[in-house]
Amino acid sequence: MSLRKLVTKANPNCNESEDEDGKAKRETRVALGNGSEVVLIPRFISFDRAWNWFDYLNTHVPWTRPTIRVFGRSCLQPRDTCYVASPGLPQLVYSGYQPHAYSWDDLPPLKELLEAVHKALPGSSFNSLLLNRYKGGNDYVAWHSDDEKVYGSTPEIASLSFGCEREFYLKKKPGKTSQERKSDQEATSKRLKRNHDDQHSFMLKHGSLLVMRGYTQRDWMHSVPKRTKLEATRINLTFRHVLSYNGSR
Ligand SMILES: O=C(O)CCC(=O)C(=O)O
Ligand SMILES: [Fe+2]
Repeated sequence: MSLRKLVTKANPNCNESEDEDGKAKRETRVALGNGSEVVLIPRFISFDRAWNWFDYLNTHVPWTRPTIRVFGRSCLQPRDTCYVASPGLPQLVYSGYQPHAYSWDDLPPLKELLEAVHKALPGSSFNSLLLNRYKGGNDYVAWHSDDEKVYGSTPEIASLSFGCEREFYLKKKPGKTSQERKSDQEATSKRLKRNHDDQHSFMLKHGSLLVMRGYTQRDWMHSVPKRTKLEATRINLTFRHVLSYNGSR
């Protein structure tokens, strides 16, 4: 472990922790306001080890491309998926689709990744994992929030990326209070640009870890948009904590 001190940039919304020589950035922390926060650790897993993980996941995960329902219509989900969960948890249902829950014992090496993520995020206790595979730039995830009831009101979600880097967008949901709604409407009708604090983008590199926490799922949406001309595959793992039936941890 290097003894070089971490220094923090002055911007109060974006603490970019860097080595004191300003080179190897360890993590970027973005305070989204009102109790929402995102943290990005660009090199969570080293390059070579991350490729080993990519190969393992690409070949051993039982990927499926399910039919989901979006705005009342059935369509093929624009990416492959797989779901792993500890036994006895409430079922996950999203976009009218209930994925089969594989057990951690079906893919034992995943426990190693789970342990590494737990170690990096003290206090976390993930018990489920949603895996996505984007086979080129036509595959994407549309704007959404992971605000399913099973995750509770302030879920921490840890997202590991492997393979082709892709952009990850965050945008603030339209205001809920009448004052917020009014200023949103005024901005739209005057064709004003929305506040740039209402949108963020991150490049999710091979081996990176992105963490969303606090009220990020309640107040923000995220997406990984299509990228034409991109052919390489990306695999993403999101670790989540599903609450037990009685709502306790
Ligand atoms: O692929 C990603 O980075 C995000 C995936 C995601 O948002 C999800 O599975 O809910
Ligand atoms: Fe998501």
